[in-house]
Amino acid sequence: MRSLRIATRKSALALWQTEHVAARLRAIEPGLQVELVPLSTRGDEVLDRSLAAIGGKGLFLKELELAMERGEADCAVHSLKDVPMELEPGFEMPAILQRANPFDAWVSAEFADLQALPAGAVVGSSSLRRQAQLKARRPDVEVRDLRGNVNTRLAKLDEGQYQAIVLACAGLQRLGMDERIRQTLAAPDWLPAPAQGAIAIECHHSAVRWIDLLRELDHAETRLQVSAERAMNRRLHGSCQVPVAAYAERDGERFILRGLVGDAGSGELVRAAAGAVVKELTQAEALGVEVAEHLLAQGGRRLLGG
Ligand SMILES: NCc1[nH]cc(CCC(=O)O)c1CC(=O)O
Repeated sequence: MRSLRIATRKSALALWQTEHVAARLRAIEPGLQVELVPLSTRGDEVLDRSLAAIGGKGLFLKELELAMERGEADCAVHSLKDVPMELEPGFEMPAILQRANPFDAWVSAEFADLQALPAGAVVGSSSLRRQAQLKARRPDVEVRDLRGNVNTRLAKLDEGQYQAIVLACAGLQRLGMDERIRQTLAAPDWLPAPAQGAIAIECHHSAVRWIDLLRELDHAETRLQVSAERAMNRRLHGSCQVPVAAYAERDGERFILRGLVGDAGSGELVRAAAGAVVKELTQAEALGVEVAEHLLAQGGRRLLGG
């Protein structure tokens, strides 16, 4: 009987995602032992500043990667949207699981949607991407930072510090809090983070004896979708400093990829979209680069500070 050690963050959502991966793996390999290695990352510990202000790539990954390098864990489970466009040398992503709901959720006890808010109302989100899309629609509402895990953010909403908050549908659904979703902020109007709703497994090249098992959880269609979105983000030099959103949708043999670059302060949004036949990874990535080029040409370059 072999035993797999999975590095994970300690939030309720991260633990749910890791338990989910563990259950899927046990179903493939009966008798597999799974041990969780819960770790705290810089992104979890520094809560008084926005992620953009902390800066740096892989704020939610580093400690997990160090544990894998030291041989203390065999793989790690991440929300793919938190994973930098380029993995650290020596690491790979053997599996991207089937995507859950990729969209954002409007969460509010009092107000059914963004339009129903009175002027001056306070909406909570620390995501520049969400801030920009909120400001674009309602320049008269105040968008205030809101860090912390899903439960912390909901508690701050319930205390009345905010009239509404925006969270990922996938996180709420995984934690059994579907009923909190007052409205789904769906494409094409409102775009999510590249790869939102997809769970990824990362491992070090030295974990050869686990690779075949981990690869079994890969979902080819999801990998195509998120590869288009991430290729767009990569071409824009996607960091956490500038709001970027993307969503790839299948239409028969084709993908439609929609993307936007924004400014969180002013609410200015630059949008672009393109379609192409996508059957393999290189086609998905080419589509991502094409939409990025459109965004750059149409004003995105200025917003990205170039
Ligand atoms: N930023 C943290 C984070 N990373 C992934 C999710 C949601 C789950 C997912 O996208 O798979 C969340 C919570 C949120 O944005 O509300």
